[in-house]
Amino acid sequence: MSLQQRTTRDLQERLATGLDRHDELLACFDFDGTLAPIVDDPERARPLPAAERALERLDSHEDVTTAIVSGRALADVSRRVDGPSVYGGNHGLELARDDSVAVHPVAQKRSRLVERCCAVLEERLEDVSGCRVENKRLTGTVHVRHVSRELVPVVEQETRAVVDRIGDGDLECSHGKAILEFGPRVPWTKGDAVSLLRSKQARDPFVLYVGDDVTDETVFRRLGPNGLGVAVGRATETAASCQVRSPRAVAHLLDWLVDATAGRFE
Ligand SMILES: O=P(O)(O)OC[C@H]1O[C@H](O[C@H]2O[C@H](CO)[C@@H](O)[C@H](O)[C@H]2O)[C@H](O)[C@@H](O)[C@@H]1O
Repeated sequence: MSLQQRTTRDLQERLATGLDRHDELLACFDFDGTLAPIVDDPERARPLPAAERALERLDSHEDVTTAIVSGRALADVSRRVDGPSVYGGNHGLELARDDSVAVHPVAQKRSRLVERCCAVLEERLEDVSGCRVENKRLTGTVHVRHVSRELVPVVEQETRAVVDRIGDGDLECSHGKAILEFGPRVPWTKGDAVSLLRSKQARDPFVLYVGDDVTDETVFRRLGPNGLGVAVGRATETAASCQVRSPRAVAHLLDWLVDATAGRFE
């Protein structure tokens, strides 16, 4: 049996145990690199159709709540994928659930600073071939996937200088996959967003979180014994307890979950 098969079986066993012990499931997913394969152009990222279909079916179970918690802006991620009942954008700084949207109040106030940084960086980095600035209002992203290797440190230095000057301590930078991001310096992460969702469930749910990037680690670290973290990809350092190889494997996991939850919790 290959390691991958063993890992998949172990993951399914752990999930089945979690489902047996709880009356509800809160299943949360990151978007890029998890439901949608990583692509060169962020505008072209799409969820795998199989994943989207399974997500919709999973969410239709009355004791299952599904959520997407993404680094993208809420308006962006919610138009890219159908199915979940909750959407979190900007790494959880904005949350749409029960027909209302909650925005972190400090992030809201600092969005002016973020927008100013984006405008300045768009101008300053205009001549750097392959560089792109994504203005997500509450946070900003500088994409360097297509920037030549020797220019990446220059882009990073420029970004940090602009964010430090305009933010004056109220903004901070972080890294992701071939991106540099900046946003409000606030103690609020994807981990806090998922904890909030968990606390809003009627009964203490079993929590599944699947993600592939640095910010997803903030969730893995907080899941505890009544949750299961699944890292996507081959990261060697992760707080997740299970790993799957790719978004295609996530789609398979979702299919398995649809079958595993059917007829349970009743
Ligand atoms: O939390 P996520 O849903 O994973 O969002 C993280 C960032 O995803 C996007 O960038 C990443 O995906 C792009 C498309 O595959 C890829 O080109 C880029 O290199 C990746 O970093 C998105 O554009 C960012 O705003 C999100 O923060």
